[in-house]
Amino acid sequence: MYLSLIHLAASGLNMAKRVSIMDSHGVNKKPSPSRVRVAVRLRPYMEKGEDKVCVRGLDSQSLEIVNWRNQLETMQYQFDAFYGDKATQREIYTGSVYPILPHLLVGQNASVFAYGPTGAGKTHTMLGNPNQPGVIPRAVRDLLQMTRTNDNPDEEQWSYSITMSYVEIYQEKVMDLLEPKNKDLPIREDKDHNILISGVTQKTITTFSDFDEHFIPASQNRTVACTKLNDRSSRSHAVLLIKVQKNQQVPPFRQLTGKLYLIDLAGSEDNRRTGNQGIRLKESGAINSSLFTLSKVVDALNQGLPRIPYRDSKLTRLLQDSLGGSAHSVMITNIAPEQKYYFDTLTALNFAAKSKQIINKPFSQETTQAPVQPTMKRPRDDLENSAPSQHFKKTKTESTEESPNMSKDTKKKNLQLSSLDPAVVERLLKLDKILTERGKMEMQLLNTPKRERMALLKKLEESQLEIERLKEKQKELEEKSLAAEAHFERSSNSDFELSNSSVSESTFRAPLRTRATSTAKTKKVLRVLPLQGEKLGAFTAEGQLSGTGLGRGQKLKTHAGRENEPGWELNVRTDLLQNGREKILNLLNNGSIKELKSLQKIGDKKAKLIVGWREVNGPFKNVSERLCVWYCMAQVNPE
Ligand SMILES: Nc1ncnc2c1ncn2[C@@H]1O[C@H](COP(=O)(O)OP(=O)(O)OP(=O)(O)O)[C@@H](O)[C@H]1O
Repeated sequence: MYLSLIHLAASGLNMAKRVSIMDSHGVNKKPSPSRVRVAVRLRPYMEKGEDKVCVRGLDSQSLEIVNWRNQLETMQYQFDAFYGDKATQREIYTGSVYPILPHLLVGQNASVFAYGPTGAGKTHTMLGNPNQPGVIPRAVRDLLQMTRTNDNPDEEQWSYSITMSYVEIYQEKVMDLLEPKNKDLPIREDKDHNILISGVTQKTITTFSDFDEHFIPASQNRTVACTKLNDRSSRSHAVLLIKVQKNQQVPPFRQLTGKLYLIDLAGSEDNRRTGNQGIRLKESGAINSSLFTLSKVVDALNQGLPRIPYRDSKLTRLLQDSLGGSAHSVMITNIAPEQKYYFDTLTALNFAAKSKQIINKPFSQETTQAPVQPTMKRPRDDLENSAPSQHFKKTKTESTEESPNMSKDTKKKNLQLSSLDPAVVERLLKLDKILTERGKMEMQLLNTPKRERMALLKKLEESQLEIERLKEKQKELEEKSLAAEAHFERSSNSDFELSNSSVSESTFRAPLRTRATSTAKTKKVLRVLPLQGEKLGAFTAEGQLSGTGLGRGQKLKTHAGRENEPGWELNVRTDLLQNGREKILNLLNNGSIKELKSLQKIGDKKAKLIVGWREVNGPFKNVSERLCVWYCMAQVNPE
């Protein structure tokens, strides 16, 4: 026996209280947070030879294990429940699993998964044997029972249907066990962020013998093999999905769908002890790697990281709902008492301790199946579902996860839709697309986990502040520009009028300070020509300027080198002006910050201001003549 110099395991210290999630009717009506509940089950001692016991229970919630660093100490762990080696299958089921079943009847999801090292009793707990049935047969039996008894008069308006699917994740492939097809089924997320297995077989069950009929042969399809540590070791993670659908028989024809995942995970394996080789070693690699990802997911959830690596393995993708998602989850950690399992047991206990800190947020899956006008509710879905291949493929008791049996109402709606004028249908589809897109955006935010939602809201707030700031700045600049403009008008009586530009003129004021008086009687014409096809640096007989080396701030000079005098008029060709105008507009409306900065006098700040301005006020509509001239000049005078 241990000398009880007790060392409380750090991870076990955070002992959470049991939180009741039930209302007086035994179901949770509000979407309240629900912690993942963790139970630990100790298998009976089974070693034939002599081996020490390294772990023992203390009470109904705690246990202790020898501290390998100091044999005189033990480490204590506390969980929601601890079941010792004498605990019966019934005790485990009634204590930890039965309480979550009522949630399924109100459209919420639940999951139970057995975790632990190989040979520690996971399959025994989940499946059991005919004499000691485990969690799976008991839960199915009770669910069938619950959906049959209608003690509550309100329940008379409801009908239930239960379907089952059964898959295994073998070497990172999701395989259908009910109808093995040797095909990896894809895991998808629907618009409500429910995880589903696309194309998986669903069988309707109304009695327990229906269940048996499908489940027993399917279980034989599961991959098991003999290893040094277990004669029938599971080489895959097995996932049984029971879907409970509750349909209201009177208006508003509500439909609640709850899913129960019952998962028997493959055990973590230390291959130095299993002696696995060849295919067993490969299987073991896949099992350990997905369990490692599971551990990373739990760590990420506990640290509140923005990215949870659910997608790094099929197992974690499937458990996304159960860990940090919308399900009421129970994890049963199976451990073995023998010393040879010591490090596996310790790892499992530490994983269990950190898992109990995970908070899920269950909510009800509810839709309304009211037989209203067909066009109002998601016509695209209805149309897609009405594809003949989907209508006629399914037998009465078969369907797949993505195309459950349709109600009569839905079929009626589809018929009515398909008889509509194609143009009307097309318009409806467009409308639906817009609504779906809008819905998606809203749903994205609503369904984003709290942490990410907060980050998104913060970003949104920051963007709004930035926009406000930009607006202010723009206003300020406009005022300054107006003042400068008035001053400029007064002092220079410029010919280059700003043409109702939405852009602050000062932002783009050209370096051009050429003065051309409109009062000159005989005007000499100074023309700016397009860059292409013109000889640079030459004046024509008319005094055209075609790409001279006129730099910023330089005054225009005639070919005689005299300063441009009053009496000269800058006459810009209209096609060139138009061209310049279009180019500037295009630059203003589509140019990146870098491109905008390539304009003269536009620095980083102004470029950002322009981008901000167009984001707030939409595209610029026109640009000033002055700006065009300046642009044309800048083109012929690259610095
Ligand atoms: N509580 C228990 N009472 C009696 N026998 C048990 C108990 N738990 C496990 N066993 C027996 O221990 C052996 C190993 O159990 P089981 O196959 O359930 O382990 P496992 O954790 O599922 O292993 P693996 O991960 O390799 O599939 C089986 O023979 C099983 O019957």
